[in-house]
Amino acid sequence: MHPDLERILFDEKTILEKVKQLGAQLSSDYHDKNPLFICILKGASLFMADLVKRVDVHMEMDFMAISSYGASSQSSGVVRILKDLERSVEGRHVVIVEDIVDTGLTLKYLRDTMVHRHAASVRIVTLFDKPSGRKVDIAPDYYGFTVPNAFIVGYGLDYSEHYRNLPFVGVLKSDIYATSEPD
Ligand SMILES: O=P(O)(O)OC[C@H]1O[C@H](OP(=O)(O)OP(=O)(O)O)[C@H](O)[C@@H]1O
Ligand code: HPA
Ligand SMILES: [Mg+2]
Repeated sequence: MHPDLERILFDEKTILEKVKQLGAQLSSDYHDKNPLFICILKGASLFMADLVKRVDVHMEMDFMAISSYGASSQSSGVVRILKDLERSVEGRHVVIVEDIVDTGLTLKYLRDTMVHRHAASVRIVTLFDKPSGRKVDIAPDYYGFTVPNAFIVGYGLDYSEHYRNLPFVGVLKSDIYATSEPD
């Protein structure tokens, strides 16, 4: 446990078991497609590292940094690319790897960007899905867990850059962000 958490939702073992299942599913779906797995930094970095070890197919990896939350627990609504991909996605079977889909704004932006860049196909795998947070109508193709309408941290997920290193995921105490954010 961590003193800034209200409760733990998923422990390390539970997370890794789910990652293994997602890896097996993706291995089966992409065995002949030489997929390009795109990690959305920074949040998805831990999930990506664990996931690709369980994806038993010929594949490539690339990285993109996107930010819309900054030092807040609420989306700014403005999605920005901080670091773009190194290679073209044209004609590639793209798998976007996310830690969480909340408002869906990041995902919509990414999917639109990949279609615009002429990827052959685009699917999204996210470890956590928070459907109650949605502002746009979009759903991941693969997800690990559905989470409640609370701000969660750990296993890559941050609040103001902290807590990414926790090996488990839990709900952040609201007084941690209530004191530093406007209403
Ligand atoms: O569905 P949404 O409401 O758009 O939220 C999901 C996105 O927000 C977080 O990224 P953030 O902007 O905090 O950057 P980070 O990954 O570097 O923490 C998270 O990692 C997702 O990419
Ligand atoms: O619940 C969350 N926690 C951390 N980062 C996030 N980005 C969107 N939702 C969340
Ligand atoms: Mg963040």
